[in-house]
Amino acid sequence: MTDIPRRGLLLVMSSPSGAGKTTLSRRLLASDSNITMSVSVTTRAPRPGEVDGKDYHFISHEEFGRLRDRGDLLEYAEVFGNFYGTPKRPVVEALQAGRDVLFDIDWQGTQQLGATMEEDLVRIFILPPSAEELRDRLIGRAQDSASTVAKRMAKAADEISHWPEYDYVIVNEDIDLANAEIEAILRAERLKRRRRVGLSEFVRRLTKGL
Ligand SMILES: Nc1nc2c(ncn2[C@@H]2O[C@H](COP(=O)(O)OP(=O)(O)O)[C@@H](O)[C@H]2O)c(=O)[nH]1
Ligand SMILES: Nc1ncnc2c1ncn2[C@@H]1O[C@H](COP(=O)(O)OP(=O)(O)O)[C@@H](O)[C@H]1O
Repeated sequence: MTDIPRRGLLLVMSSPSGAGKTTLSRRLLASDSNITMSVSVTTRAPRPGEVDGKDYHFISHEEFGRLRDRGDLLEYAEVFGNFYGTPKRPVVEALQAGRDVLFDIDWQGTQQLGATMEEDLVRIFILPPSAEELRDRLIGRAQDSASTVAKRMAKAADEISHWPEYDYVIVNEDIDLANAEIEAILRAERLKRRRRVGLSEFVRRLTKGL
């Protein structure tokens, strides 16, 4: 098969809490071997079942401050009173290896990535089908207290207001359909001419034989 070298891309998924981005990220990672998850650092406490180093790197406020001040974070933000940030090195290494990187970050982090890496960025915003369904999913996840769920619902409208800053918007009603739509976006974005750095060489060799 003809394999034309291309640059890696940065795929961001943002949504109000509970809309399904963790579920959709896991599906994409399971079905696509060329994309790597960016594992964020956070000062929030682990939820039941969350694994340190896999879901997040759970760190103290002091450690977070050190990473930020050393310039080791590509972007960072405060969300729901906790700090979250993207370690720079794994992203740079993945891109250099021609791999794509998936980010589960909020609109603040997406804006920061856009300021420095716009060319390589693909932004997807995930919406729930309705407010009732969002509430049901947050409660159904059964990992947060009632007051945390209320806090996340109260922030949802604020988060959703950033949808026009994204390249694609997906309504996550049927999980299989939403997943297929994300896979379609990724396939098409990988084929964008500007990412396919090997095209000039390919066309040069092709036309030489004509
Ligand atoms: N800017 C930024 N946001 C992040 C990062 N990691 C997670 N977030 C966002 O922080 C918010 C809260 O995440 P989390 O506590 O895991 O809750 P959940 O998204 O509801 O499961 C979500 O909007 C995430 O997308 C990060 O490294 N940077
Ligand atoms: N399309 C869907 N239909 C029904 N439930 C869903 C769907 N997508 C996600 N969920 C469920 O909703 C809850 C919140 O999803 P999650 O992926 O944790 O959201 P987020 O990461 O955006 O906070 C989880 O219990 C998940 O299993």
